[in-house]
Amino acid sequence: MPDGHETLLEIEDLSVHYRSTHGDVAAVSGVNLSVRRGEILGIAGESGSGKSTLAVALLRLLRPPGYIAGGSVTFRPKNSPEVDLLNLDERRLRVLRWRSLSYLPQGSMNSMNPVMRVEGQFRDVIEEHSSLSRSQIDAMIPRLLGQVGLEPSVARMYPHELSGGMKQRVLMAISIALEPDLVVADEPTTALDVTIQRVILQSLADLRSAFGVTLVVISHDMGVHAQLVDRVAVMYEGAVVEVGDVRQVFKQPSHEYTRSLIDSIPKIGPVATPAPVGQSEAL
Ligand SMILES: Nc1ncnc2c1ncn2[C@@H]1O[C@H](COP(=O)(O)OP(=O)(O)OP(=O)(O)O)[C@@H](O)[C@H]1O
Repeated sequence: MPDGHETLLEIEDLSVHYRSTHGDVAAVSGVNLSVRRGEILGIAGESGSGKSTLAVALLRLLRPPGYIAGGSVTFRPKNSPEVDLLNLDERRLRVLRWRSLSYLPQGSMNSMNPVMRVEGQFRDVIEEHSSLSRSQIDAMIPRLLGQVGLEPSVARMYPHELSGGMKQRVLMAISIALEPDLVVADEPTTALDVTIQRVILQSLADLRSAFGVTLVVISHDMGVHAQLVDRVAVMYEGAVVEVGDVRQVFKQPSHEYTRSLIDSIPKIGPVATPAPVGQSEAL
């Protein structure tokens, strides 16, 4: 790469529309965006700006009435040739899911199977997408839980015994179980209280340091981006209006809309932007 960064995912001229009785609505319009291997890229923008539509489209999880109106998404997983995700057949896509591409949808905490212990939820995903044996999987679970700051005993618990923050951390541990190249997390801290949000952000930062996983983190909250990401892309009415190093974007936003998002972060005392989460902050 000319700029010294390896591109893991390249979104080119991506447009996504929703069909409606009043005509088609453009939710994503001509988006160009690269995700560099090993980085944490934030996608910011207010509700309705197209963040989730962009995520589900590039992960090939878009459902009708949504459809891809144009563009390409080139993905370069480790140890395999590059693919255009938008043209990949279902069989090859299935091979990539969890092993190369993981997704934590918005509100996923509420979609855990309520009658299955945490260990069962790990087994379900890992057995389906790898050739690991039951005993190999069971041996992995305590280590994966530890990676997100949870005790091994959590494996025997049911979702109703976990707090929202613990559920989110279990899902994060499952998402990296097969060491994917890319994890896309949609609003991973929304609906959690502020102290728990910081724990989740710390766990995400730790996953990147421990596994070198590339993260795309979608959040309407610029405070999340200030604390976690390396670069941030700002979406407005379906378009990416600005992308850059997060410190630079906060210091000198080039778009008025970005400035209004930054100004909407609640300020406590004289501190204008939250401090980044550390590598191994005590929680
Ligand atoms: N199933 C759907 N049918 C029709 N229009 C949709 C559908 N889903 C989303 N949209 C429209 O697409 C646009 C982008 O929505 P999207 O959910 O991607 O935004 P967002 O930035 O992720 O917001 P939020 O965080 O609130 O989900 C909005 O105008 C929305 O109304």
